[in-house]
Amino acid sequence: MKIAMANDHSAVEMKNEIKAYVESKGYEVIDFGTNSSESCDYPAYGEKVGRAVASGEAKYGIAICGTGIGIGIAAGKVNGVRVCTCSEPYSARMSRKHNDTNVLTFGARVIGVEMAKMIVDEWLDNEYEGGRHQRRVDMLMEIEKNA
Ligand SMILES: O=C(CO)[C@H](O)[C@H](O)COP(=O)(O)O
Repeated sequence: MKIAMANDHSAVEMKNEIKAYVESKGYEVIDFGTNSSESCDYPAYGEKVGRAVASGEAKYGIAICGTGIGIGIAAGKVNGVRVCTCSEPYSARMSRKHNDTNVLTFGARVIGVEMAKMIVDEWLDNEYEGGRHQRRVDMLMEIEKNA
């Protein structure tokens, strides 16, 4: 299964650690950069991840900036993307089970690598439950259609 990853300048080291971790779990990572610590603009990187997921090039996306917020807003602007920005594992887990999120973001200036790995584990290792949640996810996607 393919996972799209991207980050801004604040998160190169974190991206490399998490990329290696995700690969060690058996996923193939499509790395959209940046791989430079030179200042860059997170919307471009969030958009790359969002488009890769929406097009089916990747099943899921993981995007990292300083807070995880800006890059998450950017990814979520792409139709079909449901983003969770997490600083702890419980929300990551529930976002898969209830919200069928397909892009995870977090902040390299907010959490450490070990917490990020725990978040990634909960997010990747849990399945969407469907059932009553499908009606709500459908409602989310209707908002997008009418935006
Ligand atoms: O967290 C972010 C967006 O939500 C960015 O990583 C942050 O705004 C970049 O800041 P700076 O240019 O000062 O390094």
